[in-house]
Amino acid sequence: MSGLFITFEGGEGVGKSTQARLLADYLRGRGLDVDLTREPGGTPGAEALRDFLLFGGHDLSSRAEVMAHFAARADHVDRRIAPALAAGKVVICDRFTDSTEAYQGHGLGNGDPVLLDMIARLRALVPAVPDLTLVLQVPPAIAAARMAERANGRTDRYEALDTAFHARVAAGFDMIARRDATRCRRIDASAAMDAVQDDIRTVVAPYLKRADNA
Ligand SMILES: Nc1ncnc2c1ncn2[C@@H]1O[C@H](COP(=O)(O)OP(=O)(O)OP(=O)(O)O)[C@@H](O)[C@H]1O
Ligand SMILES: Cc1cn([C@H]2C[C@H](O)[C@@H](COP(=O)(O)O)O2)c(=O)[nH]c1=O
Repeated sequence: MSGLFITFEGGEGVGKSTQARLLADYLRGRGLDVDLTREPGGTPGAEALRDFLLFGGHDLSSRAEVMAHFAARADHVDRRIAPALAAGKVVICDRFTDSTEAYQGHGLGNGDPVLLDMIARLRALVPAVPDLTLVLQVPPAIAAARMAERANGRTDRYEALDTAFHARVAAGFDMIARRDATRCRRIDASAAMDAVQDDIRTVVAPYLKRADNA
């Protein structure tokens, strides 16, 4: 038995967590067994790494930072995602491998081909590939306004970086979505929450039919 693996991707404040939660609630309402999780994180070990990566004030080298994200991911996949999929669940994950490519490869690494190659090699070792990746996109001003609205005084290492970094991250996600067009769907997330959720449900519907017929 194999479940359905859906990931949400995009820059800061585009509404990923909101939409992931709404989709999980909707699918649970339809009687599906849903595991809603996030990266970095999702298991005790990976959450400890999240705390270090986002708030640890670290100065890891670029390669070490990439590996730390993949270390958190390995624990998350081994202990939570793969078992949930094997049990036939729908796994919804707020960020996954595309975030490493966009943030560490394009944002921090400025598209360094050596770093991007390393990320591609590590990604190939991950034994879970999303069936569907929803790449949420909004204009930078909307993302900034949403982040300001949500501000709770605890800004993480990546959120705190400058607008040029966030522009490289957004461009990285756009490039990934166009390159991996079979797996990825770009979602205009600038509308009201319910309208965005309607678009997402339309995209997800054929995957549910496929899972029903499997
Ligand atoms: N469609 C929307 N319209 C207006 N506000 C929204 C919409 N979607 C989300 N928000 C609000 O924007 C803020 C950020 O949303 P959310 O936390 O879901 O974004 P995110 O992409 O997960 O952000 P991050 O990656 O930084 O955690 C929240 O205050 C949320 O209520
Ligand atoms: C998986 C992953 C995440 N990040 C960054 C992206 C965000 O700034 C934070 C996570 O915070 P969120 O509020 O849960 O979105 O971590 C990263 O740089 N690399 C990654 O692989």
